Amino acid sequence: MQKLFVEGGKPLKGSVRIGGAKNSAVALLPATILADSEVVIEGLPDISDVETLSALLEEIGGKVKRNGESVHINPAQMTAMPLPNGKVKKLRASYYFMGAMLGRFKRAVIGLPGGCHLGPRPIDQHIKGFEALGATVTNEQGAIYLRAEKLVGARIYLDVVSVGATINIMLAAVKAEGKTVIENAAREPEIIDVATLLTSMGANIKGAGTDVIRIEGVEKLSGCMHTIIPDRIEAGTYTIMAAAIGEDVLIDNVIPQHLEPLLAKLREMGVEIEEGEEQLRIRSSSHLSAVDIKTLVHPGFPTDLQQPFTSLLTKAEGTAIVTDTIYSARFKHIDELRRMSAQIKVEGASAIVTGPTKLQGAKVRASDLRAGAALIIAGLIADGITEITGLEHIDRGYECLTDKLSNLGAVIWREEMSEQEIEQFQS
Ligand SMILES: CC(=O)N[C@H]1[C@@H](OP(=O)(O)OP(=O)(O)OC[C@H]2O[C@@H](n3ccc(=O)[nH]c3=O)[C@H](O)[C@@H]2O)O[C@H](CO)[C@@H](O)[C@@H]1O
Ligand SMILES: C=C(OP(=O)(O)O)C(=O)O
Repeated sequence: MQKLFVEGGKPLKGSVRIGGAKNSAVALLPATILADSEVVIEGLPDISDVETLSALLEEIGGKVKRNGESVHINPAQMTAMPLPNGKVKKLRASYYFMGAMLGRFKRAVIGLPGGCHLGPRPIDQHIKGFEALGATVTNEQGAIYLRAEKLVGARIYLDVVSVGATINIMLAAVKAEGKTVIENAAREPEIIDVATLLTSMGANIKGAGTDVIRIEGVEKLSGCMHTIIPDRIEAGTYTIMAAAIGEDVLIDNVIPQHLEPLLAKLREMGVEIEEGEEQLRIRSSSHLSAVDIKTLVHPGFPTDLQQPFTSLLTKAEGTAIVTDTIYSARFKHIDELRRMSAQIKVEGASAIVTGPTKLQGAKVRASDLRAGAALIIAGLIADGITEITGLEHIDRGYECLTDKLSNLGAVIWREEMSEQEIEQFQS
């Protein structure tokens, strides 16, 4: 087990290349279950969520071969092997095995998913969708059992806009008989990416990226080649780092339109941003103004960037209100930022940040993936050295983070934890 050290105050300069989108990757891999021959996905990020999902695909009989950024998955020999325990509990996205296995085998047993603890993460809308398509769904001792004689297309209205439910229902519906309509669907770029893969496999999907998705079921889905979209949250994280302490940073392999709500807020704060076709150039400003943010469903400000953005706000002049309407308890990073001298209080679903404050390096713990990103940003701007534990969360979603930041001029390194430290960490 390792910990991370960041020595603050070193300006970032140079360029950083963004990897494939984690939140696409974690759905694309389970989607391959639906094909009858090899699927090749190009550009998958080198993160532990991808490793875990690849291992789960192997557990059910898939052949997975990784050649650098390209992953070959042969699903031909997969079976409806029950996955009630084990790796499925390590991440949230294992729930996509429900939709994909139900779509292919008409049955699945999947343990309730893990993932970041952001408050309750119900899956009632996923289940509502599976049931509408004809499945019987039961929860038996912490695992979800799904069975169907056959799946028949249906009209499904989502009571809450959910990325996970939208994708899971698409996965279950692409091979159902007849037409499925998902209303009040989520519109995230990752949903379009999954629909693009499924379409290349032979599915008939219209409207992905809007709030009504229409799917005409097909009998057979085949192998294909797909290139994943760049990770807008990784890109957003480096953009915020550059806004916090960047002399001149080029973010490469990004779709700037995916980051509009973030870029608009950064410009309001006084950050200089140039947008290219696939690049962003960021220069920080010595004076940043406080701005309020409210996370919303896409295309609003993404909840995944709320935590990193909060660290930046400690540098801004004035009072900022950060409200998370998607996960109202996504504030575990705040106590840790306070340890670093940030002036932040949490009231209900909002954090109120008063700045500017000169952060001080401290020993802190990442409670979840984006909390980890928030603490690294805090460490980059703080005086002295920040020591961060809980790297297993960060490694779920940021590839080669220390290398990428070192290349930009940050002083950042990892060290093994002693046995005593591991004991303390786990107690
Ligand atoms: C809309 C939104 O911003 N979604 C984000 C959310 O997706 P994630 O897939 O985690 O969450 P969903 O989009 O599925 O859920 C959005 C909201 O709906 C609720 N919900 C969801 C499913 C369900 O069956 N019942 C239910 O009540 C959730 O608790 C949450 O409050 O976190 C991901 C990882 O952090 C981000 O990549 C997504 O962009
Ligand atoms: C919370 C996240 O991941 P997950 O939903 O996979 O836990 C995230 O990507 O910010």
